[in-house]
Amino acid sequence: MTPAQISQQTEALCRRAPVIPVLVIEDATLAAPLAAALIAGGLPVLEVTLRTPAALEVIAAMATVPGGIVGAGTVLTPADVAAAKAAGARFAVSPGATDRLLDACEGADLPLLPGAATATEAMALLERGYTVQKFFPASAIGGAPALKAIGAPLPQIRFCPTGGIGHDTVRDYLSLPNVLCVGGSWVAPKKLVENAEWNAITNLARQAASL
Ligand SMILES: O=C(O)C(=O)C[C@H](O)[C@H](O)COP(=O)(O)O
Repeated sequence: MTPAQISQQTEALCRRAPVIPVLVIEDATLAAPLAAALIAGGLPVLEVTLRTPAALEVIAAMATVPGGIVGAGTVLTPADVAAAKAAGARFAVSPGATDRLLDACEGADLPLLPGAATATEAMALLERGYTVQKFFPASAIGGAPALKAIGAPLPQIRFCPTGGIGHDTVRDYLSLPNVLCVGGSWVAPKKLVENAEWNAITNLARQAASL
């Protein structure tokens, strides 16, 4: 897959809903009901971070839930790309980008949302053909005003800001013309997931989906 084809696919994913839930899940038995709760609330695109030992099992379980599109987050290496794809991930998300990671995703036909935090990083990805990027860690590097400023000279790049976004700031990002959607963990709080409060999670998803 070329970077242009990848960007086309990630743009389509980002246009499915205003929010991509970022999920850090320790217990794979919670995966399928959690995915179903989020999808029922109107958030079909789900990012499962490869930060827990259960992550690949979680991706495999969520991939069986109808109506969802499950990807892997925290994808750092070619080995992560292979493992995520084998588990059933349909896209990958990374906090930054390296040539080895980009080569691996292009070679494996796995659409990647690569991270950028500065104009130089965004330009390097753009030079390679990536017009859809993750802006990370969004709130810590200046939030919506920073993304607006970076976007002014780079209007051809579309972003999914992620990192520290919540109810209070999500609208600031979504109102920017260069933002397709945002990523965040606030729609699936740890406590609600661990207590299997699926209706509460569906309600949070519904609120996010209507933004
Ligand atoms: O795992 C990755 O690939 C990342 O880049 C990090 C995540 O995007 C953040 O952890 C989002 O989490 P919150 O800040 O809690 O919304």
